[in-house]
Amino acid sequence: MIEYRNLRVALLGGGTVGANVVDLLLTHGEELANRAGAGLELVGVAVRDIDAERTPAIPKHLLTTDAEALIVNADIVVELMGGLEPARTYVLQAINSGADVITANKALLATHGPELFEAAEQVGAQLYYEAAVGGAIPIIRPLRESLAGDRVTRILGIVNGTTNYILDAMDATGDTFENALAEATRLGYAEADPTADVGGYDAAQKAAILASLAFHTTVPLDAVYREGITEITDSQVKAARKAGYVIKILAICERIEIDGTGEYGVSARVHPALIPLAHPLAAVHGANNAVFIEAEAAGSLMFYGAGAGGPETASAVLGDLVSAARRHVIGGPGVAESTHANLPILPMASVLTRYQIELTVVDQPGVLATIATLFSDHGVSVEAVSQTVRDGKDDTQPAATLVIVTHVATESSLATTVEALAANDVVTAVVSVLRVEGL
Ligand SMILES: NC(=O)C1=CN([C@@H]2O[C@H](COP(=O)(O)OP(=O)(O)OC[C@H]3O[C@@H](n4cnc5c(N)ncnc54)[C@H](OP(=O)(O)O)[C@@H]3O)[C@@H](O)[C@H]2O)C=CC1
Ligand SMILES: N[C@@H](CC=O)C(=O)O
Ligand code: NA
Repeated sequence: MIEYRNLRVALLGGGTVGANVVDLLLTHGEELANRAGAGLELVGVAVRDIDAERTPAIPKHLLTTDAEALIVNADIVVELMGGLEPARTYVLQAINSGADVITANKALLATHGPELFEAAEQVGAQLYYEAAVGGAIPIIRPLRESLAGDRVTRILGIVNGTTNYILDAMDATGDTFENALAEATRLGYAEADPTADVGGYDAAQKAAILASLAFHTTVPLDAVYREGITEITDSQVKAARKAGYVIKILAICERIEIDGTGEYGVSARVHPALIPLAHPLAAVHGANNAVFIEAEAAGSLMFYGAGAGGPETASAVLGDLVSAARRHVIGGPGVAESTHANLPILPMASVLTRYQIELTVVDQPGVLATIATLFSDHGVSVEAVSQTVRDGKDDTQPAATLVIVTHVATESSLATTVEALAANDVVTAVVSVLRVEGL
């Protein structure tokens, strides 16, 4: 057996991900040392409650509630606590003590990324975060390294396992939103507060990270437009399938030319959308994630796999751990985050996409013409209309239902169209408005 120098690894957090990192690190220690060229000695695991039950179990002698004592003696600090504080303070302490840091904490990176990257650059440390987006899927490293020579133009991704699990269960088995969420939580996919998942906050954090990395700029979290899935109903999911679509919550990041000026801006948004059943994203089931990247020279690339879960996410953390250890062996400063492009953030109102609008209307001659005129008056072109008329037997049903799919239009023209529809006498209700992606 080769004798390696040992690197001291401190782990902050021994929950769903942390406990699996410990398990893999202790089980595969020798193999990892051979790959890294250095031994990875786990010096301790900081938790809140030393007596809590953990799966897989963590040897008791490794557990401590004193995170700071672990940090000061570590070469590499792995932050798997989640949340903003004390995670931010601990990560800064680790960086300032000269340690490299690995984190899976997208909330921390999307909120305090620039401060942390700056601190790392100052001392020549490196911050690794492959697990923060797409769980086990290699996506950070491909963007940072493999695509560093290209220009990424668009990212379209399913980046939250919990919400994909819920929408998929509602579609495939007719499960309720509540049951599916409870199961996703039991399986360890959901955040400590699942509002972060179902409200689209987790996906927005990942969109901010992806857009910043892909477009070499800084996209603050509050610049990401966000809608969650809490308003999506069983009947919308059923109606979508009947019409040849599936509903997915997507993170969409785009580099867009501003009004033909040759200048570019960035847009990042998260919202539920209809995806045609034939689209590859429609086939992403369970807690899996998929990220499509379009780049000028590379064309379209797709990254697919487990987006959440303890062992899966631990795989990405351990990959970072081996990279960090190799860097220690080689020496030299870390690579600074590339944010030089400094692109303006474009408002949601200027975003272009297609829409599906469901309306109930009175059943009288000329209604279709009135509706078509309302669309064209607001600069929105209609691609397809389907109409269902009440069969006359059930008075509780609306007189007629129209489902309209538009061509590409701006968010602002769509919003004024919907306002005009709602105010018109022939429309009895605007039942739903969903964006359509992937056509
Ligand atoms: N779960 C997943 O599938 C994925 C999670 N992530 C990210 O990984 C990180 C960890 O997630 P996960 O493992 O699910 O979270 P858990 O809630 O399961 O685990 C958090 C761990 O951190 C410890 N902890 C929390 N606060 C403190 C504190 N103040 N001091 C000391 N220890 C503390 C907890 O201690 P105790 O056990 O005693 O309560 C627990 O061991 C998060 O940033 C999450 O967003 C990323 C990708 C996937
Ligand atoms: N809660 C997140 C965990 C991974 O980032 C998810 O469901 O995707
Ligand atoms: Na990843």
